[in-house]
Amino acid sequence: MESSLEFSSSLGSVSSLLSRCRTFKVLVIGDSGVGKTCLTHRLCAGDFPRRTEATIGVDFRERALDIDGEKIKLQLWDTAGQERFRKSMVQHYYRNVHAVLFVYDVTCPASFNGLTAWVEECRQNSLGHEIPRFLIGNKSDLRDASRTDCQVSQELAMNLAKAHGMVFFETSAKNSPKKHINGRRGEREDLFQQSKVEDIVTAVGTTLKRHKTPLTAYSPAYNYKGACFCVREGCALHNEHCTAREGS
Ligand SMILES: Nc1nc2c(ncn2[C@@H]2O[C@H](COP(=O)(O)OP(=O)(O)OP(=O)(O)O)[C@@H](O)[C@H]2O)c(=O)[nH]1
Repeated sequence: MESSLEFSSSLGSVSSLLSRCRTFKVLVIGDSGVGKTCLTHRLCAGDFPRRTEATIGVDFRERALDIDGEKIKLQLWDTAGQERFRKSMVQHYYRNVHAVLFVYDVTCPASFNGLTAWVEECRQNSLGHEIPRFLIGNKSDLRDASRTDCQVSQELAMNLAKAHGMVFFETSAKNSPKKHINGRRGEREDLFQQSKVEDIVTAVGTTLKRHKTPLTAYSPAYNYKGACFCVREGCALHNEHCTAREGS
């Protein structure tokens, strides 16, 4: 994989954004293999990575947005789905979180069932209900109308989203979704809701724009040029380049 930290190239210089942007930390969680890395890559860099490896700990990617004339920045934390690659870091993931993306694979019911554990992890880490939550069914390009038995229905997903106050999307990190017809000729035809990855970015950005207490570019948690962990209270990211550390 390329560098963990990727900026959307079309959205202006990073330095000018750092001086003016409100920055929001968005946690991306879900079982291993559901496509968190591909999705965050697509959200931030705009393309689907040809090859990925299991995330170890966390990878960071950023996406700058202009929402109704205000520049904001989403800092996506692509966390490891495998327990063995995340256990010592979980508390860092949840510190100062502004939004959570729960990801599952629409062709893998086990990953949908696994969401219960992810919701529980949020609860254990004191994530309040005021934190916006988004439920994302990924890999919609692999949906097969003739194999509904081994896929997660949208109805099921919507029920879960409703129960947990989440905004639901179904998408594909790989291909732009096409309208998908469920049902044979002559039967009632239901259109799957399928969203472009870009719609998700906009929804998250628009929701967070209303957030009252964002971290700013100058706060210790986001004043960095690289990424590693810091045990300092209130600091989510830290490394030898971090100016907060230099001053401490
Ligand atoms: N067809 C299809 N494949 C996808 C999609 N998203 C991801 N994949 C594939 O799914 C596999 C796993 O993707 P990752 O993004 O590495 O999964 P992950 O959730 O980050 O996995 P961990 O890092 O182990 O937690 C890869 O082979 C991807 O190419 C998608 O939307 N459509």
